[in-house]
Amino acid sequence: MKYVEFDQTRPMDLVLIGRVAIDFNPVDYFHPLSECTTFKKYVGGSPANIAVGITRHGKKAGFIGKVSDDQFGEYVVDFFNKEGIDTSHITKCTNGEKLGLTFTEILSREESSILMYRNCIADLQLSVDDIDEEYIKNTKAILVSGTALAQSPSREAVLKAVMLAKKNETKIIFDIDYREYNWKNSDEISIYYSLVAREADIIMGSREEFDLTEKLIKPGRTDKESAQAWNNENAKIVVIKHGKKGSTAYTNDGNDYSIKPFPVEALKGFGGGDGYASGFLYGVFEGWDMIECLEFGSAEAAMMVRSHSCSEELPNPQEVKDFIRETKDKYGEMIARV
Ligand SMILES: Nc1ncnc2c1ncn2[C@@H]1O[C@H](COP(=O)(O)OP(=O)(O)O)[C@@H](O)[C@H]1O
Ligand SMILES: O=C(O)C[C@@H](O)[C@H](O)C(=O)COP(=O)(O)O
Repeated sequence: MKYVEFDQTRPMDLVLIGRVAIDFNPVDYFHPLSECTTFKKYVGGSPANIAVGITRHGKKAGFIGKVSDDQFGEYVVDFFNKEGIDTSHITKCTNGEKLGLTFTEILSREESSILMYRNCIADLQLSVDDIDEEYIKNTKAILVSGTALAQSPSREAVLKAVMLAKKNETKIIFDIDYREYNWKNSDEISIYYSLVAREADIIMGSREEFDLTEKLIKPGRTDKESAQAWNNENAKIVVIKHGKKGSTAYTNDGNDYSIKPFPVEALKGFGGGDGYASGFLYGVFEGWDMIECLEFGSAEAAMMVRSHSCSEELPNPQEVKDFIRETKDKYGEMIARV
């Protein structure tokens, strides 16, 4: 069933807007970051990871972003080019701004965290001049990653992209993506997140991220109340994630669908959301039933929390299908179904 009607005449499937950065994940994990001496470098940044994931599912993705004018900026653009992601709208900073660096700490399979170095950050230098209406007219959907709303001029660039998407009937996907390090106060979070959420066709986030969005609207909502409120705006689909407790999709026909996480031996607690978004949105683009979209996203998320990276190990559709089949063979057909 198609919950979102995409214009199939458009050459691009998804243009993602936000940060591309670099993850440094410890090779000598299960130690405090201060004791780690060896790291593996990966392309990172939530929207960048999703761009990789959706491209590996055969979709045509483009990216609107700002990178540093140095070897790290070249590294991430080269990686995107090798993945087949369109990089024609990724531009270099001209005042020495630097690519975001994320050092991750994997203390145990249950405890991990991310330490983001984002001073003088390149991605938040995205400006309204970087937003091209023709590029937005020629994609079925844009994906806005919430952190891009944290500061100007990126904030206004994102809002321009949302306005141009509405003007040209390009669908809007809002991955709320809260990263505390970038925000001055919670009022600004609620102001800007809710501005985009009101226009979005699909909203994905954790309960905490919906609470932050709804702070100045109506705090303390239940999942169902949140979903109904956003379904009453423009959202055809609202996905609320609860980490290891699973996730639920609420559709604007009043139905809801829940999925549990796939059992897996996790290596780290991060990376699940980007895998989830990649698999879930692939199903939505394919017009699958909601529970199939959720199962695919939940499976891909599980595959990513057991992986060392959040980008390089993103799977293709067959690998996700194999993982689902192997897990169901081992635990039973209904393993993830609620
Ligand atoms: N330990 C885990 N085992 C299996 N799946 C997991 C695990 N942790 C997270 N996931 C999956 O990843 C999804 C997204 O994780 P979550 O922490 O909610 O988002 P984010 O990674 O964006 O913060 C969850 O809904 C779940 O499906
Ligand atoms: O989002 C970032 O800038 C860091 C990511 O690259 C990192 O891999 C991560 O935290 C993944 O986010 P999640 O999938 O939402 O857990």
